[in-house]
Amino acid sequence: MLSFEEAKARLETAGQSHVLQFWSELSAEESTALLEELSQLKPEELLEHCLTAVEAASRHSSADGRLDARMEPVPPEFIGSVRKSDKERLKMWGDEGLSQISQDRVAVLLLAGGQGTRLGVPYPKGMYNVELPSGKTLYQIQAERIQKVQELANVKHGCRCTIPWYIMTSEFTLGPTEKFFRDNEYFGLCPSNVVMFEQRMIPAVGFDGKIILEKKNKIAMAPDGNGGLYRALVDNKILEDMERRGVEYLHVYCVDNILVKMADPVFIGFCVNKGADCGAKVVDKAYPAEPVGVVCRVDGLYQVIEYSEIQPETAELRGPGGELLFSAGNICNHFFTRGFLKEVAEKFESQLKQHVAVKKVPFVDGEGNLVKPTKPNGIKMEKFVFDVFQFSKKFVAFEVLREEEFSPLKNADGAPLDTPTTARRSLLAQHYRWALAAGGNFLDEQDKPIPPKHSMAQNEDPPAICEISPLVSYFGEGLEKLLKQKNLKSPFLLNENEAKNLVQTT
Ligand SMILES: CC(=O)N[C@H]1[C@@H](OP(=O)(O)OP(=O)(O)OC[C@H]2O[C@@H](n3ccc(=O)[nH]c3=O)[C@H](O)[C@@H]2O)O[C@H](CO)[C@@H](O)[C@@H]1O
Repeated sequence: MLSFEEAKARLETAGQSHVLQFWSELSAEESTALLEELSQLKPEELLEHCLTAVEAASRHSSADGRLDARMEPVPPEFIGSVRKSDKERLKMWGDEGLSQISQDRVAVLLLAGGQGTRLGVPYPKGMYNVELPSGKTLYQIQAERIQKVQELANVKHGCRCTIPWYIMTSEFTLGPTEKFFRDNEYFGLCPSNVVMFEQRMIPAVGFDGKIILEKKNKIAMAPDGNGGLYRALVDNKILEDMERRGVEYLHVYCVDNILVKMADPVFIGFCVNKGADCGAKVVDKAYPAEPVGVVCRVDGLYQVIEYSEIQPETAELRGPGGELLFSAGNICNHFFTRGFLKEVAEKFESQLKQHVAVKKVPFVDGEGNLVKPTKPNGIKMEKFVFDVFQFSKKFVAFEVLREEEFSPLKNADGAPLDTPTTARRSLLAQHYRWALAAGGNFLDEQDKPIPPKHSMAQNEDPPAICEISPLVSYFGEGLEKLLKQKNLKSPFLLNENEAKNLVQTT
């Protein structure tokens, strides 16, 4: 840890002496905490960070940095599609994916370092319970999908394979996430195959280039964006861990999509089959202002233009048939080969763009009073996970069906979209469709048949409640033998025990 004199000298070099303005008022414990925090920051990097932040923020508010004029859609031949592919092709990709999984060559990596401010809960988003009949949290659903897809590969290939689960956390999320997994016995996974690691935090900067103090002895720090992944992979020797385990392919995803298909064999198989080093799942954008990034090309290179950085006029552009021109909505599900990640970590990480977010950052004023600003006062800098696409030698996009694969939890209930209610509804609607397709008949509480409904509006609840445990079915497979011509009383919860009962009554 630094001494006071060393900290003072460092801060002077970086033009940040104000950080010690309350030093004489701090207790021994508080001053130690501040020195510990300052020990993590290198003076040259700090100076550069503050200068870059101010410069990037002024560029951000002008039109200079915009890429809209140089954007072009991804050519159709570079987009694989679930919708446009026949069953045989999808099966071929799925088989390829399962074969890779069976050889322990596939891992998943969860980006879980975000603060989930929009959802407004004080704990990590993965711990959120959207009030499914089972009461499962997002983390539990994800863990069970990993188990199931491992089992599918084991049964098909007669093996005992493992899909390691890497979880990138931040200072905000590591402690509670670790505890949650321990308390829940890793949801049945082997703890040695769940690897948590931490991304870096960086200071928030005021418009005057000074880092912001959120307490008398604490700098306002925020995670360095989900593109902090690439530095975190190096800091925590994750690529070495992957190599040791023989992992070649990685499925990277964000925490809040209740429909995420963990290590999706079809997506993995598609990317492997195309010889891709980098890939992204996309859905057709629902409406121009939908808050999803768009996968496109800029100067011939693949890129995602984030929803916060595209101009509304560009988002609204339409093709000859009236369809959105930039329709490839990013759902934050990416494929990378380990080789590609190694190259990025070694050669390209420092070239990743710094994105600017101008935010309201609570701070202490000159008298030491905590102030909650009413208008933005601070610059947060973030790297984005998809900014490495431009370095790919073979990039592919894979279009999937929204109703099967994308329903993110971003906002608290009360907001029109992407809430606990919409997430729960999407999952229950999917499971209802699976049960109908498997030949099940739903009954209400008085044992009266509920007429089946084969198509539903997006904001419509299914007529019967049906939840299927991922431990029973990963993507609707294997349900016919359990549900065909069975009367299922709503609410119907198909867990492993219920599945055993159903097998016995067949
Ligand atoms: C930068 C990015 O990927 N943006 C995508 C993200 O937007 P969106 O704005 O929703 O991104 P979030 O802020 O929710 O972050 C996405 C994921 O990254 C994680 N995270 C975030 C910040 C951080 O420092 N560390 C970290 O691990 C979050 O925990 C989350 O799992 O999801 C949308 C789909 O739902 C996509 O259309 C957006 O293009």
